[in-house]
Amino acid sequence: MAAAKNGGALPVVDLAPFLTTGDEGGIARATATGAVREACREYGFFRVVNHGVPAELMARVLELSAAFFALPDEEKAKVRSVEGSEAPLAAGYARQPAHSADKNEYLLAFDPQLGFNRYPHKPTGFRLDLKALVSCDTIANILDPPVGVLIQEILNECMGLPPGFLKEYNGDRSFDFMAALRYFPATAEENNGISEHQDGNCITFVLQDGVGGLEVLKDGAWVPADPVEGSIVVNLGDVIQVLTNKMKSATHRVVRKPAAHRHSLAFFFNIHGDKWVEPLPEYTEKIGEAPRYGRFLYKEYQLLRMRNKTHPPSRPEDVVDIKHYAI
Ligand SMILES: O=C(O)CCC(=O)C(=O)O
Ligand SMILES: [Fe+2]
Repeated sequence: MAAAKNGGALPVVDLAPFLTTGDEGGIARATATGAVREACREYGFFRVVNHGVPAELMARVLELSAAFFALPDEEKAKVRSVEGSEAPLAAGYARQPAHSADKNEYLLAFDPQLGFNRYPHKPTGFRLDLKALVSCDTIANILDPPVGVLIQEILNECMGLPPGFLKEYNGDRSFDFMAALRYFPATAEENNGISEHQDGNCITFVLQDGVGGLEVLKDGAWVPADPVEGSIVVNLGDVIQVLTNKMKSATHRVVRKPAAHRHSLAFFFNIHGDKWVEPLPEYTEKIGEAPRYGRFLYKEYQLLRMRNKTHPPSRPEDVVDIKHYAI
């Protein structure tokens, strides 16, 4: 299904000025950076176009992902996580679901060196094209050109951080991962695809097909992140919210549409589990602001989030999110 052209309210930022060399693009780059800053302040979400990832490659991987999910369950079960391995940093994702759930199903892809998942061999090309989309040795480092790293640099500037700070802080790509998702059509009784949540990681990049259903909460209203041809959706995660003491890790959800399966690929820029996360001095003592969060070890937070899935609390207010560390 073709993606919408106009795209609705959520900002669409043109990254073309960043892909040209030379000084002539300086003003355009500053304008695009300003648009990202505004989008982060307003929504914690935006979409980028002209990011350099070939549109045909994105479309092909989404099609192959759809073909993968259309395979019989026995075939899909072959790529289930390796028994006994754990992926404690999966930003709240539980182990591979045993079977098609009624809302969605997903395939997680980690760095093969972590030994967590097996890569699909079917359909032909899916494995290779995934590797073309992500770098061969890590997962979320969308490459050639490395749009993930570029967006991280733009965010670094928007946040007023010293040049290269995030690159250094978030320099270890080995805990990044990707989730390929398929959502089932809504039924008359139920349309929840993914309940409202915030991403626990640093930055998330989403490729989606033309069906739609991803929504962002802003001032109490849900704003659709409508599909825009060739675009990548970018959202800030909890790590950025804590580091900056103010930027928004936006609440979002997926609402299933009637009569259509939806496919998306979410790439999670994740920090190393042994990293400490806390509001940076630039946003606290240096400007006379009190920190809003206490210091925590990233892997501890991820384990707590994982428990939300493995041992769901009976009361919704007991679900662990970043408020757990609020001061
Ligand atoms: O499928 C999508 O568009 C978004 C998925 C999502 O929010 C997540 O995996 O955290
Ligand atoms: Fe999410």
